[in-house]
Amino acid sequence: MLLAVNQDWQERVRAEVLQVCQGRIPDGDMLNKMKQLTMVIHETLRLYPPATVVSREALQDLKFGNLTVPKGVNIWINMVSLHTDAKLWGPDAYKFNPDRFANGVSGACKFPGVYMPFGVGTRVCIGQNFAMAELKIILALILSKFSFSLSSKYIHKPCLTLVLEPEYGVELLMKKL
Ligand code: HEM
Repeated sequence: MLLAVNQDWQERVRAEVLQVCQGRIPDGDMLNKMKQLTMVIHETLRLYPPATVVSREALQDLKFGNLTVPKGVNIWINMVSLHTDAKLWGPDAYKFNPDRFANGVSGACKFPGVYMPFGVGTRVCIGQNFAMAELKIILALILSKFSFSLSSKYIHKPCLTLVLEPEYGVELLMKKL
């Protein structure tokens, strides 16, 4: 959806994919070279993290500044708020701007630890590298064969079920290149 709306980025990532892959199916080396595509995926997972919260149980009484968290309490960390806080990301926090990730997560955010689409710490998502590889392969294959724009039927309504998803789907107008 974001690439359909942001045609400049669609063209930028397509140019990278065509240059890196030269018509071949992407392999591991090629995926590592796709910097623009990685930036787009990071920015998408920032704005629309599929898992919107991570939770942790306090195994002992804790103190964060003035806040006391008793043992046994479940702490829900709201990822969407952390990912869109203008104090951390700048005034364009709600804008789709993959360039913010040009120097990685540490270049994009004042406190890089708050960017956590795959969670954080010892229970971080075990499938994150696999998920990133899948996303890059799927997007690279689509971008190399099609251009696409958003259908006028699209209604923007991100909706939280088990994961964050578009309530009415995302209808795209695809054009073979
Ligand atoms: C874009 C795709 C994905 C997102 C956004 C995502 C996100 C997450 C998040 C936020 C957590 C919780 C981490 C935490 O509490 O710190 C998690 C855990 C987990 N994910 Fe993913 N995930 C994705 C794809 C996958 C895939 C493809 C697999 C398996 C092939 C996978 C397997 C797991 C497992 C097993 C855990 C539990 C890890 C643990 O508790 O030790 N995930 N994921």
